[in-house]
Amino acid sequence: MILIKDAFVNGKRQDILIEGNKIKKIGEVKKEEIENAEIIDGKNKIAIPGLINTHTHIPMTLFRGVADDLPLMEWLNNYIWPMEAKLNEEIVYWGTLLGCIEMVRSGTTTFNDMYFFLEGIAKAVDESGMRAVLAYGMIDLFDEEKREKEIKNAEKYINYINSLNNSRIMPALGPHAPYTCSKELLMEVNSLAKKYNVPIHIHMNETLDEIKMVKEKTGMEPFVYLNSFGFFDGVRVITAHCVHLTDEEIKIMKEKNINVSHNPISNLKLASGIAPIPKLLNEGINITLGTDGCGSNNNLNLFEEIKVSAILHKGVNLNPTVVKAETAFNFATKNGAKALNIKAGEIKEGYLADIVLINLDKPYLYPKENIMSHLVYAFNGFVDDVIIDGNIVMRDGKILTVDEEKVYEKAEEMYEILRS
Ligand SMILES: O=c1[nH]cnc2c1ncn2[C@@H]1O[C@H](CO)[C@@H](O)[C@H]1O
Ligand SMILES: [Zn+2]
Repeated sequence: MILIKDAFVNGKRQDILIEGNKIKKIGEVKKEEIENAEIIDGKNKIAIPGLINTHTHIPMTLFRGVADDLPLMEWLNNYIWPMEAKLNEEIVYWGTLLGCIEMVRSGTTTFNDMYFFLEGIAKAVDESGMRAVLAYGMIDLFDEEKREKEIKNAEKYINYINSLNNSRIMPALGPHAPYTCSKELLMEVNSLAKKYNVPIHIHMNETLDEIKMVKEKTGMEPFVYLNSFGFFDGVRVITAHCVHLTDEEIKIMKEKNINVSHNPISNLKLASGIAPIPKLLNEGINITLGTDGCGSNNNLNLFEEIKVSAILHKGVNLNPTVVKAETAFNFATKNGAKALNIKAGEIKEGYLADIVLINLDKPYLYPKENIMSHLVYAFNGFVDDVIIDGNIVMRDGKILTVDEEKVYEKAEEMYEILRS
């Protein structure tokens, strides 16, 4: 049991009692209700639900800063893909641990990932104590032999993740995008998603170039094309980016209950564009937030996405009322939980105990009122305590699950292999 005593939670001072991996009670907890509970003094702290990052390529922490100021296709073809050819389970393991440390330190408790070498990723996630949905990133480049290999791999990894029997680590399918995956592969992904009851995580409509490629090949916009062969039917889908969309595509997204992972910083940095978030919100489409990988962000601090998503659309629409503070905060919490189908993203009785505490004694959090506003517009993301699945992962700024110094040392060593 863990008791967070007297924290500022859901608008007032209350206790939070955690039993097992769930929130047992919120309110006043009496002495008789706790046996041997570990007590965290929350007096000067606020408690928020752990943030949920819905689009990452977590081992890409090791690609931070290696290829800046480039457009997507050049970035992928000339820099990222050649370096990724050198990856192995060990490199990916250390890169993932580095990413987990960064996410925990900035208040993220769950991430939705798409990458390769999932055994290394899963091992690191398990050790770090984080919660993650892991998809094997499939790319067949319209080649039949590659397609068969990718499908085999995807199935192998779903079975592998399931065999871990760890409720914090869930499998998904990650076809990279309609410009790198054949129709046959995408159709197979839809059937596998139904067969294994796992979600699909895919890049959609990130750049004008890629949309042009899809249109030249198929005569249709990407969402229209995928919808034409039932890709969205009977499955839960999280689409990353969704920057350039036609009205017809938005209609499909609404009809098919698509979950959008909005990645404003990656989209700005790669000069991909700005997603029409207010328009999607008006249609009632579920908007969540993602950082994307550290090759295009270049960090995993989701508080930056919260702030950028709250201010960017005001500026673009010349309207300060689109994406209000709480709306942006919900993108990173409640909405993310909905997209990933986990009982988290809110501090509520019966919900998963994924809780972040922030010490209010920080210059940028004074005066101590209007906390929601501070979290969105003033905070820099350095949190103090992190509880995931009922376990204390960070306490007073110290990570308890991994040896940080060792990870930093290894990250440098792995980077040397990648750049050589
Ligand atoms: O923003 C992006 N758009 C397209 N591909 C990306 C982006 N960021 C990373 N990757 C690439 O996606 C694959 C994982 O399945 C990796 O090759 C990764 O480099
Ligand atoms: Zn991506």
